[in-house]
Amino acid sequence: MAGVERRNPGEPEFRQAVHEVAMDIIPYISDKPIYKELMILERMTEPDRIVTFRVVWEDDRGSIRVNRGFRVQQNNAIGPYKGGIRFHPTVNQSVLKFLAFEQVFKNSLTGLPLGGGKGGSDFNPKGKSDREVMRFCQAFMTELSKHIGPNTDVPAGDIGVGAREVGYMFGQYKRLVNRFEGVLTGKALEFGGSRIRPEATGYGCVYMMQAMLAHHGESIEGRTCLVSGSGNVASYCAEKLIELGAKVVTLSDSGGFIHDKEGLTREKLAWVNELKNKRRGRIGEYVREFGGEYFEGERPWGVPCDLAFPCATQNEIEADDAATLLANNCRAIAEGANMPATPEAIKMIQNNKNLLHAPSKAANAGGVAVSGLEMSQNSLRLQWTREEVDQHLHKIISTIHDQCVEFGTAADGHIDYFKGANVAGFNKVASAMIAYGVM
Ligand SMILES: NC(=O)C1=CN([C@@H]2O[C@H](COP(=O)(O)OP(=O)(O)OC[C@H]3O[C@@H](n4cnc5c(N)ncnc54)[C@H](O)[C@@H]3O)[C@@H](O)[C@H]2O)C=CC1
Ligand SMILES: O=C(O)CCC(=O)C(=O)O
Repeated sequence: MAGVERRNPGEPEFRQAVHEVAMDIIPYISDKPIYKELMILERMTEPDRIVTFRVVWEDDRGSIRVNRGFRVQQNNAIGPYKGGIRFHPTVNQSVLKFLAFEQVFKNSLTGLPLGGGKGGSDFNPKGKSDREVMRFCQAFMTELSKHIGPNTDVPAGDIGVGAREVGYMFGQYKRLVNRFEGVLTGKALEFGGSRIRPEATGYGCVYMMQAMLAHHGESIEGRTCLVSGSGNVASYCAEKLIELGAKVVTLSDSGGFIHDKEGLTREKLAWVNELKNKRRGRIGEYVREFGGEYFEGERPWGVPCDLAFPCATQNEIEADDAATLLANNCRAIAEGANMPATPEAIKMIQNNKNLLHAPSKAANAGGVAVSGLEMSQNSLRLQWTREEVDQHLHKIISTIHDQCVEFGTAADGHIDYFKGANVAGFNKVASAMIAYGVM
């Protein structure tokens, strides 16, 4: 860790992500000298390369705007770099390095041949017109296209990048290279997308919760659930929970959260999706339409619940939130967002063995897994049915759950899902790196 801290000054999110993994991997490799001799973990913390570039575009008033673009190509030991693109004003190198590092372990857990990467820009889509977003995406892809390809690096969506942005970026890539190829995932069905990809991260997170509860003889039905966020992951997580008979009582955005004691319904959720994806409004508007309460500037973790699904952003569960969830007897957390809990919150939760906690690497791997299936379908020039893709997704998440149990079960029977996911994700990448020799 001292080396990682020295080499990565001013990158708190990246150091946090590495520390969380190192805490599990260092004891695991202590009796396996080959990993230490070949410096496998140290090599995994250093990205293969980071590309940064200028993105220049014109706004609707004709003014020139300048943003910074990034692609972190972290590790391609087991497949082409794979991971989303984030457009948000908080994007910087530390955030993207943490996301790319996590992605390597997550992608390994899926069992598919996918390396890890992540990219994005400090561009803020909020308040921008559709044409401005299009011009930005085209300018971003003009540079990014030099560094990606269907067998090199295959980006997808993340915060601020959904179907609309993927469409604009894919169109620009196709125009630049004059080839129709599976260089992005999360594409619309009409031009090579996979069924269930939009739903996959949220659904997968619920399947992980289902697997965790089933392993302990419990189920989701009738449980009260907190969901944070109101974007892609949150909305499909809520949809699947409602379908399985749970009661979802919260959603949030960066402005605050809504609490609907009656529970969300499919109709209310459809209204939220229209609000977020078409009108691009704020979640607070929900209470004017459906009642309930809006808590400005707050997060939902104080509402009593059985199950919690952080699906907004990193470090959204802090130590005091964890204490509240524990005090309210929350039974389980499945992380839809990447690294949503701070180290202090994780420690507090892990000290209490009654709260099951699935880390993002495992719980949100459904998104990238179906992206991997989208790549397979593109190579085959085929599109599978909803049922086929959903079956694969179920199987992949259940295998991830089993790997967490295999590598995370302690002598007293307690399952540390963080340790299980870290060790299982590490093993496959490490074996490939050993096979390649020193490079
Ligand atoms: N889209 C995907 O397939 C995957 C996404 N993720 C992760 O899931 C999380 C959510 O991503 P998406 O739903 O795709 O993005 P999105 O852009 O569709 O939605 C993001 C949501 O988070 C909220 N949010 C953003 N910053 C916030 C803040 N500071 N405080 C409270 N709320 C905030 C936004 O208001 C929005 O509701 C991120 O951590 C992302 O990395 C993880 C795996 C795959
Ligand atoms: O589908 C993908 O390639 C990326 C998904 C992603 O960004 C993530 O898992 O955090």
